[in-house]
Parts: sequence; C-alpha cells; structure tokens
Amino acid sequence: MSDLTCDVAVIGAGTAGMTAENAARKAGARTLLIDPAFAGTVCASVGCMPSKLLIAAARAAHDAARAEIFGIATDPVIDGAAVMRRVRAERDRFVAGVQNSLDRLPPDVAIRARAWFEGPTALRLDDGRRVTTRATVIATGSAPAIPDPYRDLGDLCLTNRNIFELETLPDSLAVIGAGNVGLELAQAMARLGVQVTVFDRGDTLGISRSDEVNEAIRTALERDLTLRMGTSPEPRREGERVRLDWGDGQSQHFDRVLLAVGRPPQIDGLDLEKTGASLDDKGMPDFSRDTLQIADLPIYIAGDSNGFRPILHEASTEGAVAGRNAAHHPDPRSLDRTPHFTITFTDPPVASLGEGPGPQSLSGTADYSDQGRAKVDAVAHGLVQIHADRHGRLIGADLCAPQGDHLAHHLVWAVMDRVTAADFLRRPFYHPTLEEGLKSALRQICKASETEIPADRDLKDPPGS
Ligand SMILES: Cc1cc2nc3c(=O)[nH]c(=O)nc-3n(C[C@H](O)[C@H](O)[C@H](O)COP(=O)(O)OP(=O)(O)OC[C@H]3O[C@@H](n4cnc5c(N)ncnc54)[C@H](O)[C@@H]3O)c2cc1C
Ligand SMILES: NC(=O)c1ccc[n+]([C@@H]2O[C@H](COP(=O)([O-])OP(=O)(O)OC[C@H]3O[C@@H](n4cnc5c(N)ncnc54)[C@H](O)[C@@H]3O)[C@@H](O)[C@H]2O)c1
Repeated sequence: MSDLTCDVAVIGAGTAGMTAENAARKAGARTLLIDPAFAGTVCASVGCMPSKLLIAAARAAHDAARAEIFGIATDPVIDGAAVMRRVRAERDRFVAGVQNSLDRLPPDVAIRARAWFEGPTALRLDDGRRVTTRATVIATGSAPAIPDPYRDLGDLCLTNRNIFELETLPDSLAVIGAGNVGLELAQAMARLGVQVTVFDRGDTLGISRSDEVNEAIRTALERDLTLRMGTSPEPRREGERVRLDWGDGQSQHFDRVLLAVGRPPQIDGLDLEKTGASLDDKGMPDFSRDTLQIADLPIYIAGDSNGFRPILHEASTEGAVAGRNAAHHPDPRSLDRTPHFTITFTDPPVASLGEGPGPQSLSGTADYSDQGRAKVDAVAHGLVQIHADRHGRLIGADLCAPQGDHLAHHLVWAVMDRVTAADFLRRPFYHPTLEEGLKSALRQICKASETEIPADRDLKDPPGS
C-alpha cells in the first residue's frame, strides 16, 4: 500500500474527529479521517445513548412501582433480558445513523488504521503506511481507567464498554466510583431491581460544586441503593462472583463489578514526544483552550482527548474549531466558548453551570421539596442555587431538582444572555410549573443585590406554587 498525503489528518473518528474532518473539508482542505474501528462513536455505542436508554427503562420501572402513590395498583415485573435487548436495539439504530454519515464521506477519506506521530507533520499507520500532512487534529477520546487489581476479574468486571452487552441484569452489582458514569448507571440498575452498592474513595459525594446539592442527591440515591463513601475496596474473584473487602474486615460478594473510576485521555501510543511538544508527567501536551493548538505546532487536540471538558457538546464544538483551525494553520481563530455546563442524568438530575458559589457572589435558593408542581407530581425533592454578581446579574447555578436538566438549560441561556435576576422575573412563569419554583431564588438575589423586584410582579409565591 502506498503512503498518503493530505492537508489535514484527523486521528480518531468519534464525535470530535468526525466534526473536525467535516469542518476541515468545508474549509477546503484535503482530509484523512483515521480510526482503527469506525465503531460509531463512544457516545452512540457505549456512552451517552445506551446509558440514557438504560435510564429510560429504569424510569419506566420506577414510575410503575410508585404508581400506587396516585391510587393506581401495579405490580411491575422486570424482564432483564428484554430491557437489555431494547437498550441494544435502540443503541444500534443510533450507531447505524453514525455509520451512515461515515458512508457518505468522499472516497479515500476514511482510513482504517491506528496512527501515531513520527514527527510534527508525519504519521505512521499500523498497516505500515506513512502519512505526510500539513496539520493534524488529535481526537482520540478517553477510555475507562482500570486499576490493576480489577484486571484479574475477567468477565465479572464491567466498564461502559461491555455493560450494555449483558444478556440480562445481574442480581447484584458493585459500582466503583461515584462520578457521572457510576451514579447514572448505579441508580438505573437499582431501579431495575439489581442490588447495587456504590463505593467511592472520596469521603463525600463530589458530583456538584455545592454541598447542599451533593447532600440532596445523596439522600435521593440512598432510597435506591447503598452508598459507601471513603472506601476503595480490594477485589478478588471467587468462582463466578467477586468478593470486595474494605475498611477493617468488611466484605461482600457481588455478581458483577462496574468500574467507573475516571476516563483519562487516550493519548498513550501516539508518540507525542516525537512532535517536539513538551509533555507533563501524564504525557499530556500543553494546548490552548482558545484555539486547541498544541504549542506552536501544526497539531490541534479536541474532545475527550484533551481532558478539558469531556462531554459531548464540547467534543462536537471543539472538533469543528480544531478542524477549521487545522485547515487554516498557521492562522488559528479562537473558540467562542460557552459556559461550563454539566448534567448528571440521575433522578433528580444534577446540574452545574457557569460559575459556582464564590466569596464575591450572591446566591438565592429555590427549595423543591416544597414546590407546587413538584408536589403534584410527587417528585418534591432537591433545590436550585442560582449565583449572581453583586449587581444581581446571573453568573451560574448548581442544582438537584425534578426536571433539573431542563431548568438548567433555562439558567445557562440566561447566564449567556447576561440577564439579571430582575430581568428574569419580568418574564412570564406559567402556573403550576417547575420553572415557577425558580422565582423564589431570583427574588432572594434581587434582595441581596439591592435591586428592585420589577413593578407589577408578585413579591411572594401565590398559594400552590
Ligand atoms: C457511559 C457514558 C455516558 C456518557 N453520557 C454522556 C452524556 O449523557 N452527555 C454528555 O455530554 N456526555 C456523555 N458522555 C461523554 C461523551 O460520550 C464523550 O464526551 C464523547 O463521546 C467524546 O467524544 P470524542 O470524539 O472526544 O471521543 P470518542 O467518541 O471516544 O472518539 C475517539 C475515537 O478515537 C479513536 N482512536 C483512539 N486512538 C486512536 C489512534 N491512535 N489512531 C486512530 N484512532 C484512534 C477511537 O477508536 C475512537 O473512535 C458519556 C460517556 C460515557 C462513557
Ligand atoms: N451525563 C454526562 O454528561 C456524563 C455521563 C457519564 C459520563 N460522562 C463523562 O465521563 C467522564 C468520566 O466519568 P467517570 O464517572 O468514570 O469519572 P469521574 O472522574 O467523574 O468519577 C470517578 C470517581 O471514582 C472515584 N474513584 C477513583 N478511583 C477509585 C478507587 N480506586 N476506588 C474507589 N473510588 C475511586 C473518584 O473519587 C471519583 O468520584 C465524566 O467526567 C464525564 O465527562 C458524562
């Protein structure tokens, strides 16, 4: 096979890589998109989408089990094999959608191979070919960390890469790591009838920047599962089960263990040292968060592989910017970054956006344990903390509240629009909705910032809101 030449080589055909290739090609570059598998992105195949499909099944089970609250008797039977079949069937449709996009690439753009650097403008492929390029985008994603003791567990050790392949649900599951992956999947499994224990070496839940929000999600989770904070258990395979030992003499057996202890960037094996980039002790190159360029090299790094904001919409935006900048190298343009914004799809969802609470900021809190619409729907739990500057301009929020994924979008858009609490209160709030609950936090910010609550607006909540 003969060597290859291009303007922009993109390493990795995930969300960031596919977007980068497209942006570079639209900017007039001759592109190559290099991936050993073209497996249809982590998001569609083993990340966002199958996890949300499992969560959707869990929500159906949970709603059926609690229908009694409303006077409706149900006795749900969970067919674990059918649950997993639907997860995979719908997941496969998402993956097929990605494969369709890959099939529409111009001929000879997709190269099925693993790549690594031989120099700043030279790549080597594992099929022996060499690629000479003007610029490169690294978009190699991240991979689940697997601490050594768990490697001996064989098929009893799950990660996001194989959990969705389970034929049926296990009776019991230990989840190691109370981050996004761990908590979303732990609660879903528990609501599907699996006995779940979550272990985390941290003493307290750290999913949010706010202690109150961490406490709200902790009490919600403990209705479904056991949380063992401050533990880093030792695993041992015993036949077809895993024994975990922790603390002084405590132990328990589980059918399976799900490892969710972090997702470091997949940069091993890229031979980045051959590019001339200076690397930190983890092998990470220094890169600009504005342009995604590594030093002054013709190399850009996007998505989970740069470790900055390892979430989907950031991978997509960064991919577009890295692709465009690689095509226009050496004249990269800065990325117009949106605020920090994360959502954990637990029930209630947890979100954090913009700036967190700080010494210079004001906060208002909306209590959702006593909110009208939340009580109607029997989901009254949690809180929303809205943060503002001293003039009452919204700068961020932390929350754990019913439909918190939607509330968080209203808030992050308001932060981007540089809206003040008073501006926000001028908008209509339909009754009875969860949005209406935000008003109490906004009024507190008006008061603390000594700004007027707009004329013609209520000064306190009407009954039932
Ligand atoms: C269980 C789970 C749930 C998630 N849920 C959400 C969610 O709800 N919302 C959200 O915003 N985010 C979520 N995420 C995060 C989201 O999936 C990632 O941020 C996103 O998929 C990252 O995309 P990427 O393009 O950076 O990497 P990837 O999609 O992983 O693509 C990387 C590609 O690089 C290729 N590659 C690696 N090394 C090489 C090499 N040397 N040569 C060639 N190719 C290479 C790989 O084969 C792969 O195709 C979730 C993640 C997980 C694991
Ligand atoms: N809804 C979403 O947006 C979503 C969902 C899932 C994943 N993700 C992405 O995936 C990334 C990785 O998620 P993650 O949950 O794997 O990692 P994480 O870094 O968010 O959490 C890992 C947790 O594991 C704990 N831990 C580490 N080593 C341990 C050990 N040996 N024993 C016990 N506990 C240990 C840590 O204290 C930490 O709480 C997230 O940062 C996020 O960007 C996003």
